[in-house]
Amino acid sequence: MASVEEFCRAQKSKGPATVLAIGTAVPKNVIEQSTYPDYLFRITNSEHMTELKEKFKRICEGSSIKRRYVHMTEEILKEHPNMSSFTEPSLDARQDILVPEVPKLAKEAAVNALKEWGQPKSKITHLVFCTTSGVDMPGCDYQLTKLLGLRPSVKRYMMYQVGCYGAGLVLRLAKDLAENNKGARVLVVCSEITVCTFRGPSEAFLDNLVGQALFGDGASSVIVGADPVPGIERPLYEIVSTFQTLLPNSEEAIAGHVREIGLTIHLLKDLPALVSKNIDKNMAEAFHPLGITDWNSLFFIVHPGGPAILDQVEAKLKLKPEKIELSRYVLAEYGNMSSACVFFIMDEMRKKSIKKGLKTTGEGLEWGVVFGFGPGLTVETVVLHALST
Ligand SMILES: CC(=O)CC(=O)SCCNC(=O)CCNC(=O)[C@H](O)C(C)(C)COP(=O)(O)OP(=O)(O)OC[C@H]1O[C@@H](n2cnc3c(N)ncnc32)[C@H](O)[C@@H]1OP(=O)(O)O
Repeated sequence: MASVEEFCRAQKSKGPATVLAIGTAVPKNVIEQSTYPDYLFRITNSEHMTELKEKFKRICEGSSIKRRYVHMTEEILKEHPNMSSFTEPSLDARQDILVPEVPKLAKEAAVNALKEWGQPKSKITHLVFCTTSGVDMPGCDYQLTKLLGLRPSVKRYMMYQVGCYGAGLVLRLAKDLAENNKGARVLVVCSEITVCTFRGPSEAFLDNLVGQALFGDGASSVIVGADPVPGIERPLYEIVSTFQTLLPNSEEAIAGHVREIGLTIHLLKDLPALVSKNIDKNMAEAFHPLGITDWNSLFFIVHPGGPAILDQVEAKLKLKPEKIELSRYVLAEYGNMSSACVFFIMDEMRKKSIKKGLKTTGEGLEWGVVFGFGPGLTVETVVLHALST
């Protein structure tokens, strides 16, 4: 009879966790950033706030965002006028939309990842679901299990109210699951819909305007597993190491509070400076053990919280502009989709690497980093090793 030690050791995988497939999805409704100030102030009956509208125009112009995809439509707002207001309760109406729609958007992204993976969904052993909204019981993880027809024995993990560091968190969890459970295939999904935070402008909450200018909807999914089956599974990246850090003196920098008016978002003006202040320490902690000190020798997948955050990370780490080009691209084309952004960038990176005939999925480079930033302030750092294209 095997000892407990032998039995437990036999349950672990041999190699590192890898990303085996990526899928993304966005709602159909697109908003163009250039026309958004007119749209927002009109549909929320705020046209009289002319100075605030000018400020919002400046923020939208400075956002570097071209377009975003959102579930919210003019029809929904006409049906639920309270959603435009800062004082009227609207949580029930928001929940009625979010509870079914967050898992539905997640399903679209997951189906795309499963299609690329090409294996039967019965081989999915674990499900990790991450979202900022749609809190309910049973949760989005349960709804998605049903929508996809996953096995009832799939082991589910529900990550609610994490915010923008979510992708780093779920990669960290998926790595631990895949490496500690031989044969595990972890379906990871981040699904974000801004129906929870949408509202009209208010002089008293200027950071709300920043949120209205930046956030968009989207879902992204990856399948993570160790010891890929040769000739059947095609790994894209190895997940080498993971770190989570709380930044000092930054508790109030990002906050979200669920109230009767929905989820209110609070962003400090010096957030970009706070994020970038310690980023060299995060890099050193992750890469010095590997003997890497030249940050420009790496590929970067940085959560695009806003252009000012990307600018300051770039400046602090003295990165060449092309290093975070894809983070800027995803911000421009989709806005800040909170936890979903990182896998959109990863998807673009492997596609660009293949299109350009580069040797690896990391723009031809071997090592790279994923950064997720969010409330806390929490920084998630994930070291990736790119594989052959
Ligand atoms: C940490 C994470 O990454 C997690 C997340 O995703 S949460 C979202 C995090 N993102 C942010 O906080 C956004 C960071 N900021 C930015 O990227 C840019 O400042 C911006 C796109 C918002 C605007 O850029 P900009 O137009 O080039 O210039 P900027 O001067 O900074 O701001 C324009 C106006 O907005 C105001 N503003 C900017 N940030 C603000 C904030 N957090 N609260 C209130 N007002 C703000 C500025 O005071 C300025 O007002 P005036 O025009 O009246 O002077």
